[in-house]
Amino acid sequence: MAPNPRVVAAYRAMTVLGIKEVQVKPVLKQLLKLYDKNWELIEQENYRVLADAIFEQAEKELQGKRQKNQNNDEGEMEDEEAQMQDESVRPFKRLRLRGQENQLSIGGTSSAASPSKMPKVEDDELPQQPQYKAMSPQSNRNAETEVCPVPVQDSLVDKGKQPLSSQDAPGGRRVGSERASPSVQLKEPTTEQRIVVSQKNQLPYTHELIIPKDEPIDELVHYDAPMATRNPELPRGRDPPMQHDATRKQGRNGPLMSKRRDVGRGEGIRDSSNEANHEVATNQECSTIEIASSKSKSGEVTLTMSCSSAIGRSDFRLPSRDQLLKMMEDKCLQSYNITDPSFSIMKLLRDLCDCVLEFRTDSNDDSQEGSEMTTSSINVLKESKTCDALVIRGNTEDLEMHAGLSNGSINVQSSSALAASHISISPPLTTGMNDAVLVTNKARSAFPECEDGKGLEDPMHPHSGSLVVVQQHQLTPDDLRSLHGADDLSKGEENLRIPWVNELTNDFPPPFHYLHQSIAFRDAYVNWCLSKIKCEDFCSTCLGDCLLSPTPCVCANKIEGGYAYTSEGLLKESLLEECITISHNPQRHQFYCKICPLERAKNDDCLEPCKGHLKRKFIKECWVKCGCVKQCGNRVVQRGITFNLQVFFTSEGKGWGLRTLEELPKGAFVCEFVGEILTVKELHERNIQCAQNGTYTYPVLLDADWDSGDINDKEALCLDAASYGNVARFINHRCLDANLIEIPVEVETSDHHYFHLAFFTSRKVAALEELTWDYGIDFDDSESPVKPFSCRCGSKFCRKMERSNRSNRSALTA
Ligand SMILES: C[S@@+](CC[C@H](N)C(=O)[O-])C[C@H]1O[C@@H](n2cnc3c(N)ncnc32)[C@H](O)[C@@H]1O
Repeated sequence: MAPNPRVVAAYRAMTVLGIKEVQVKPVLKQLLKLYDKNWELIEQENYRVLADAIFEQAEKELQGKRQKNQNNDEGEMEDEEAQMQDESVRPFKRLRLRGQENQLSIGGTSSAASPSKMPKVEDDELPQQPQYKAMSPQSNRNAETEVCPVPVQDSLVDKGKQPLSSQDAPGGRRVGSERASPSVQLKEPTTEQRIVVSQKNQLPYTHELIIPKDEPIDELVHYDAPMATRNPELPRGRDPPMQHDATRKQGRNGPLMSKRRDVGRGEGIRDSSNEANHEVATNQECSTIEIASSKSKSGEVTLTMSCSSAIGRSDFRLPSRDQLLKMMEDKCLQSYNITDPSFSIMKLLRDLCDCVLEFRTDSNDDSQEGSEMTTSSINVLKESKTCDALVIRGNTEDLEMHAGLSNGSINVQSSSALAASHISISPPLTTGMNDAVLVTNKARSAFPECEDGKGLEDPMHPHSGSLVVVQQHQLTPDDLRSLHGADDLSKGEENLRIPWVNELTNDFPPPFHYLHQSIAFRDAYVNWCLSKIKCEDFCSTCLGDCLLSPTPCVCANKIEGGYAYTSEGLLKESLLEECITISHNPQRHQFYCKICPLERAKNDDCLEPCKGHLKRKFIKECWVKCGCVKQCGNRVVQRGITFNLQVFFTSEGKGWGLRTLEELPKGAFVCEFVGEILTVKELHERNIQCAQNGTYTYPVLLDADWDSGDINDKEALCLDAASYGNVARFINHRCLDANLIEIPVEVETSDHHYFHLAFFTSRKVAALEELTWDYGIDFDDSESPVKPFSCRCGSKFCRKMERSNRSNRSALTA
């Protein structure tokens, strides 16, 4: 019996987190039983329930072991052993970022399913070997990174407004081992990795599990500090308007002091463990959660929330940051009619900060001018009585935001010193928390009015460094580059660095998750595990380089004309020309489905006839199961990008584009179109959702073999690179005479349902020339999900005004 793909997917998700199948299986069984086989509940939020349950289980087992050790009184040796085991489960514990501690417990004390209630799950439903959906495994790539991309730093790159100079030319090519190293780090994050995220922002997979969506601030705030409870610093020389007495009390002598560590500012920071939070929670005086913190060599930002005993409820317990964020997100999603699943409360908080910054910049309010350190306060709701406060703290007095919890008061406070300095700065303020994160020594000169000691201070000073709101132009070029991945947009996912540059505006590239290979979304059927590859689909008897063999190998024979590549690794001229001809005359190379999956996705009840798809010329490459060597000349696309490319801001009003930094010969493989693999039905649903949100997908149809019979919904596939993609998502459209052409390349399987859409040069391309591709879109198709754009390709064949009626082939939308 074929393995249940949902079980496989669950295994895969857990494997990415370093959880072994053997740990997953029993817990999954219990969950299925508990949830009455309701997979949706288990799959929610990247299998969070499952992961949590596994951790519960591991914890329980560990406790049992410890108990046993104690009972046996076997002395110190056993204690050490237990400690070691404790270490071994620690990474799992960290996964509970979203504070679901009380939600579900398998065999535990909360909503546990007792072992006696073990569900009856067929064994064959749980395969022994997880089968990954990741495409095109390359030996130098870590499987974990392939199936579950880390939200890369790119998600930090919100549009900004600060001018950026030309970025560095791309670095040299990197070898596989270099590529692999971050993955290795990520695979088994240590406690330090959880807490200290490097400038490269290589987030541990733990993060991916809990927040599988764009949460720029979340990533940013994990730069250095753990979530911690903190005694909020008080502005020197004055108390904040919302009373912090209790906080101060706690800071002086409360139980919170017990675990503080000196951070060089005369201030204590608590460890962020659950235990620590719980301890805080039981403190009924005034507790503070550090919601987010970011620290680099140049400064630190802290967002804290304080609650006092004034809440006055005996059952009150300070939630952990993750609990809080989760609650807020749920609330927003449910109560406020927010339908965007990628909604993030952290993002919202960032926007809140932006508003404050923008207000200050735009405001002509006299009270914000001058160098005197007065505090202006906006009481957003009604008066505040307690010290329950959400505090975004500037460096002592720079910026504070207090949100009253119990009496509905929100105070936004800012010091006049900072406001004045912001007003005096000519470039517009950047948006995003990213822009208000780091402070460098430069900040002193940028804020001369603070030199009197009331404003920004040396990070080593007792009052400095709690949060300094700094604009991007004050950051060092290094800071900016690492924040926005200018050195390498791919964050090490490609063989080569992919730098970006904007010589024209202050914009940063749009945020997206960089993938080096496509990943299946939900229903897409891309099951080509090794055992299923049929003999006739690979050249088992080949040795060495197939291209050197006098007769074409089995793989080459899959296509007309033998091998597709020359010994230089270029596409053969004849094949290239044939593909170009097809692309230029799509009407003559179309097939029509009997039952078109596209139409079926739109309306199953009343099927429209198929509107036609482009009949493509396929290439079949050799692969791992073949007898040939890895260097076989019939393996090109699977090796990835080999030419130096750069993402740049175009001058023609097309937004970002992709260009080559070196001359490219005709027929050279440039990159493939990578994205999420969706069924066309899923794409249709996503497009409907996007239409409601005013966003767009970046889809490419893989109209592979849809005329071959009754294609089921799971086999009619497409790619969407809007949120997850590679450099190809930056390739702009050019009518007809584009210098790239897309060719379907089969690597793993030749079943024609799934393939790699590879871009080859259709002619020689000069260094610094923009790389373009004819999207094949019909500019007049009002039904197309394509984001309408006025074509600025500059081609003399531009069909913007032609009102042509081309097929819906390869409709790339944005
Ligand atoms: C896949 S994206 C390409 C990258 C995009 N330029 C960006 O800044 O992210 C497609 C979008 O780029 C823009 N675009 C692409 N080709 C264009 C062209 N020839 N003229 C004008 N805009 C173009 C359109 O907004 C289109 O929706």
